[in-house]
Amino acid sequence: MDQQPLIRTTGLSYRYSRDVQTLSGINLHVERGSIYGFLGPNGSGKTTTLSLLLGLLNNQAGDIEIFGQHLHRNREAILGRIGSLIETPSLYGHLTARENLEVYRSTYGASKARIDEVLDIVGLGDTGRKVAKKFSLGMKQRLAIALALLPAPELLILDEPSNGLDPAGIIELRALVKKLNREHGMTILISSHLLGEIEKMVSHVGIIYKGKMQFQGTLAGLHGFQRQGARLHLRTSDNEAARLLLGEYAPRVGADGLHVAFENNAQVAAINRRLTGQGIDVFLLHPKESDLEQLFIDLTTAHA
Ligand SMILES: Nc1ncnc2c1ncn2[C@@H]1O[C@H](COP(=O)(O)OP(=O)(O)OP(=O)(O)O)[C@@H](O)[C@H]1O
Repeated sequence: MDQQPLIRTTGLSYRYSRDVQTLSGINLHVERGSIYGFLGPNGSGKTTTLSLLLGLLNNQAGDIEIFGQHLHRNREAILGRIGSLIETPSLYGHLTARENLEVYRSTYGASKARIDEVLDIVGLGDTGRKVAKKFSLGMKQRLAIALALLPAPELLILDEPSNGLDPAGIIELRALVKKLNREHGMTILISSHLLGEIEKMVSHVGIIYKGKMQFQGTLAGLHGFQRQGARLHLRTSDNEAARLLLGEYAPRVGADGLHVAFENNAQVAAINRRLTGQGIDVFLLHPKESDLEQLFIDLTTAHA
């Protein structure tokens, strides 16, 4: 069993036009057996990255290795082991789920028995004569995933599969992704612009913002990272005394008052209590958002 990541990009960069750098130095590491959530607000570069991994865009700079091989040298062999859902799936509305799969079966060299298997995996085994245009969006999405599963891929890449789904559809999708990972041993790379949509299913997270990776690691690691960079701006009746009192926070004194790093609201309250408890008046207590915090606000706020 190799220990190298299933996907490794090194310094992946991309620009659609000469003057706009869409991706800058992306180092993506996706471990075998993981469910990797690729998070970023709209326009941050997720689809561009995934398109590069799937050879849908030509690589301009940096390196892509998948299954330990260079994508540009082993393109067909690698892509044959990946299932993906990246654009709106091309389903035939007048055909049933089974007939849709039959259309694609020979392209993938899959057996007839595989059709029953994938229908069963995605929970569409009992849709019978119902045609795809009568399906809910969630069912259409699962049928599209069934298509991607036909060649029994080791790696599944899903670009914003929750988009447009209602809460029930999102829950079904989440259960399906977990099942594919746990019962079928698939590594899954799934993108989203909302942390809440994927945090219940992923083991690892990569966050991309303005074309740059901001964080990559386990979900547990993400929670510590989230508050990094948050600073509290204080003005008091005696800034020098306040600086000494708040020594453990390593405050910085400037012309406009003090600045201290903090992690949560409880610390803000504790700082305030300590100062007022020592007779120092607090005139200003202003938690300042870092860029990172704005990023997390974007990732946790649903846009219409
Ligand atoms: N074909 C294209 N030509 C020019 N610019 C593009 C093209 N496709 C995407 N872009 C731009 O590249 C940037 C990254 O887009 P990308 O689609 O990769 O982001 P994303 O994170 O997937 O966001 P979304 O969820 O909105 O698709 C955006 O500014 C987008 O406008």
